[in-house]
Amino acid sequence: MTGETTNVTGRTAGLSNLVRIYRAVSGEVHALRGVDVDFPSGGITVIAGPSGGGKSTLLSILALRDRASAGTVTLLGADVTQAPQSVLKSLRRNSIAWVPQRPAHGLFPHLTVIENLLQAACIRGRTDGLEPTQTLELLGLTHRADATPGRLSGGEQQRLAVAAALTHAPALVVADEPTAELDDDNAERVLAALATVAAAGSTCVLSSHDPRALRRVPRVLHLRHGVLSAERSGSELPETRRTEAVIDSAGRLQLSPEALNLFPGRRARMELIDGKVVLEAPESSS
Ligand SMILES: Nc1ncnc2c1ncn2[C@@H]1O[C@H](COP(=O)(O)OP(=O)(O)OP(=O)(O)O)[C@@H](O)[C@H]1O
Repeated sequence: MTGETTNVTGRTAGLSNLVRIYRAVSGEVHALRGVDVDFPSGGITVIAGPSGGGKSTLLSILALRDRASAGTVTLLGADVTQAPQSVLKSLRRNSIAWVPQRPAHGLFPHLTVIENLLQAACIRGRTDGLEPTQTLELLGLTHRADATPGRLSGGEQQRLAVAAALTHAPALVVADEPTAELDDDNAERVLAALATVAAAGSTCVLSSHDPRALRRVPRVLHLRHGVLSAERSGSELPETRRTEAVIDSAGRLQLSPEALNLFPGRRARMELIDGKVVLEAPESSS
């Protein structure tokens, strides 16, 4: 690892009073409403929270792919909020690994898996990250080394995107839902790979509502309606309680009194995620 991954402040990146307002046809969307957070060097942070809470927006600004409407972004000890595009481009190339939500977007479709890794390192002119073969092993992709991304499953593409991010010892790894498409074994591989690069000095920030990531990563921050709530460690997360509920032929589900208390307005927003149904109170009634 290079000395770049640490700096005198002991933090790789920081966001201060960060605001992001999107201008949409229907009006303004306040996606981030004054977020303050530091990302210590060599740490892993999960940004959790409901859909639409602002996770992707925060990660995009942190990875210097989008600019804030107000507030300050600090990277490697420098204020980069107003940095010119050329500086941002250079930082993105040399210091940041970005793992997008749709991993195919960051891969070279005409190159094989191993060539993708070599190319990722070559573009950055860096060979101080993990060896490509080591990275493939870490992420369980050795047997797919000669396949092109189009021949990989969604989960394999996701792991390849993480592998490509790890080949050049970046100061900052920013990953949007990196375990979303993965079964338990492969989610564990990705989380273990991120832990390995963090142990070697890279700072990892990922968004997730995946309980597997929330349980494994010690630092979890919750982002809801663009506001970061109190920090909790993964081990402090409440136990997931499973109970059986009956669904009648019309699709009606009877909740326990305890669960019903979470829906004071008696309306719920429903999400289907990876074959699971998540119910939460809509914003107006929470
Ligand atoms: N380009 C855009 N233009 C207008 N509104 C946007 C844009 N991108 C995001 N938003 C809005 O900003 C808010 C935050 O969105 P964001 O994608 O950051 O949330 P998220 O927590 O990542 O959600 P998910 O978990 O569903 O990906 C949402 O209300 C979203 O509709």
